[in-house]
Amino acid sequence: MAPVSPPPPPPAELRFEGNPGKNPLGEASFRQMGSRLPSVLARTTRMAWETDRRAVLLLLVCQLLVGAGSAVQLAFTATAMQPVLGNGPAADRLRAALPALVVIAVAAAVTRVATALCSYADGRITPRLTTGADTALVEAVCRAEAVAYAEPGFADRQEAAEMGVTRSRTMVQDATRFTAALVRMVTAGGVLSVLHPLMFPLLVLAVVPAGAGAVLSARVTYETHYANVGDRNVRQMMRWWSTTPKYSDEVRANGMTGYLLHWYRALSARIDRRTLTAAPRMLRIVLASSALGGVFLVGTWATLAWLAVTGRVDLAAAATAVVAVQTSLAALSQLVIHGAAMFHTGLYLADMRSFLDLAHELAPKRGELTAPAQVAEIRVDEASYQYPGKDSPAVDHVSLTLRRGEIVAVVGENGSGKSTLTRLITGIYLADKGRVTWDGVDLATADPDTVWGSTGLVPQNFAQWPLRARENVTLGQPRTVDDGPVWDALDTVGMRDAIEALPGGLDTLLARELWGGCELSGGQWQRLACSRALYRRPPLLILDEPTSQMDVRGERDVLDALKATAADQITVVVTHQLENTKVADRIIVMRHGRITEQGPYEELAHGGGLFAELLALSKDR
Ligand SMILES: Nc1ncnc2c1ncn2[C@@H]1O[C@H](COP(=O)(O)OP(=O)(O)OP(=O)(O)O)[C@@H](O)[C@H]1O
Repeated sequence: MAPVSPPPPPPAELRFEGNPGKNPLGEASFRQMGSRLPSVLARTTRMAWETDRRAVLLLLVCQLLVGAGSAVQLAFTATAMQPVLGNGPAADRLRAALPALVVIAVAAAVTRVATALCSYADGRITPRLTTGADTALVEAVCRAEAVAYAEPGFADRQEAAEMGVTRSRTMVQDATRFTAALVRMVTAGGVLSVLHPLMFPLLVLAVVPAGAGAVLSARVTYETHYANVGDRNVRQMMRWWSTTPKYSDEVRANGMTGYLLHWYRALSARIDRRTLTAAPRMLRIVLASSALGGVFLVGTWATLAWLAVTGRVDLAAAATAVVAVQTSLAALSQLVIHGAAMFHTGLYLADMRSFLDLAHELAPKRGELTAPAQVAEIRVDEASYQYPGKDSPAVDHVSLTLRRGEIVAVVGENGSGKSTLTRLITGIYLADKGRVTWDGVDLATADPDTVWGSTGLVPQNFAQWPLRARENVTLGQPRTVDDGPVWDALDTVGMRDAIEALPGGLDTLLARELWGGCELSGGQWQRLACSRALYRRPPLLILDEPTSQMDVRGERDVLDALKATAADQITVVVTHQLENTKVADRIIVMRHGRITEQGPYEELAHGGGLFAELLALSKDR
């Protein structure tokens, strides 16, 4: 019998360590939490105001109308009750009450219309407010320094901020309902207090436990969310990696499906376990608050009965009090429900705000200088770069000069710092020590957009954009009137035939996952990525392993294209295919982040150094 292998270990447990490593609620007092409401209300109003001022004004006017309508209804209920509960024939009593009843009906109609208009105003504000929050988040991430991705906790805090965007869908509604309930409660409470000063405090006591319960429940929910952020982030990532068609071959043919599903289930189980642990706490909170609220409510009704029986309030006032108690009770519970929701939303909005602040801090602040549009010389002076959390630099005191018209090849073993060096030369990362200058302009002081306006990069992990073939060449560049330049770029990498063979030519959607989409082969995608960089005609062209997936013809096409355009640009090619370095004027050899040799191919091939050793290894296969 085949031995039963033990199940693979579950994924490592991750904890969200954002917000200085502590749950901000862990130490917040109940009062501090309650005091958040005005600031959440103010923030909601500000965000809504920035979105649609007219809708906000409409909302405010309608809120006041709702409040006034409720007050009028209650006041005239008291007026109508006097004749209705008085003596005489029923018809006479009703006739006497009629004017008050008409006023009540009109006030009710106004309240309904105002409520409908409130929903309409909310409908105008919310979609744009949510889109605004969502776009701000995407923009903040896109604009942050690339190094942000290597910052510990950045992705987790981004995930937490996403929740803020989700919650922004209900924030205006919650705020509207909260304030409407507040207005209704104040008016009903006012009427009750007029009837007897004891009534309103008793009513408040009946609802306060429910309010405390709702806030405590929100706190537990948020704590659970907080504990789950790290795992949810990993689960979301794993979901994409496991289900995307891009990796489906690898997943299946390497027998990973079972393991990935095990991982997915283990992560989900861990998230559920935390969520379920919270359930009994929630139950206890709800039961305790309901019991306490119930006791106070019985007290309220008993007091009202006692006031009526002992003649301290007359029957009409007692009847109005019944209506006012019902109205206040409904308003108070609405106040509690929506107050708790706002408080809850406030927590997620605070996460969103703090992430946006972090992303803003990590946005490039390099200076206003304009990088030269046609850079002729790039100097790297004693530049070093160390990734966050690493204990040795990836690039270590490197000095180098690149000149227009020159093709420079960068070679070296895996992890020797080649790609990191290209990131320093293009200004994606700034050197920790030393500097990189373009025609004398230090990249640390130049506006990065002006730098990246002059670069073309084919990274090792190039994107396969789920867009049309045309956009896969032109993305990031202004559109030309005709497709001539697009075809020129495709010709240089030998992709014309492959694109013409697609059902829609340049219009073909290159996303097999989507309806009508087509897929290219790995090498064809790589050729397309090269054509994208060449199409830009950049003064600095960097290709990181540009031909690793190409057939020999594709490789030849790309090398020829490099030679043909070399005179007008600085060209840097990172490669492990040492024979390809013959195209270069100069080869730079890197080891442990340093340049150990440089020179032309023939010199290095016979120099007895690392290059000669690697070349010999490549020939001895
Ligand atoms: N985003 C990153 N975060 C942290 N460390 C990184 C990151 N990228 C690279 N490194 C580390 O920096 C060092 C140099 O990596 P780099 O990618 O520059 O090497 P390379 O020479 O291009 O390697 P390869 O030939 O495998 O492409 C490696 O030790 C690597 O682990």
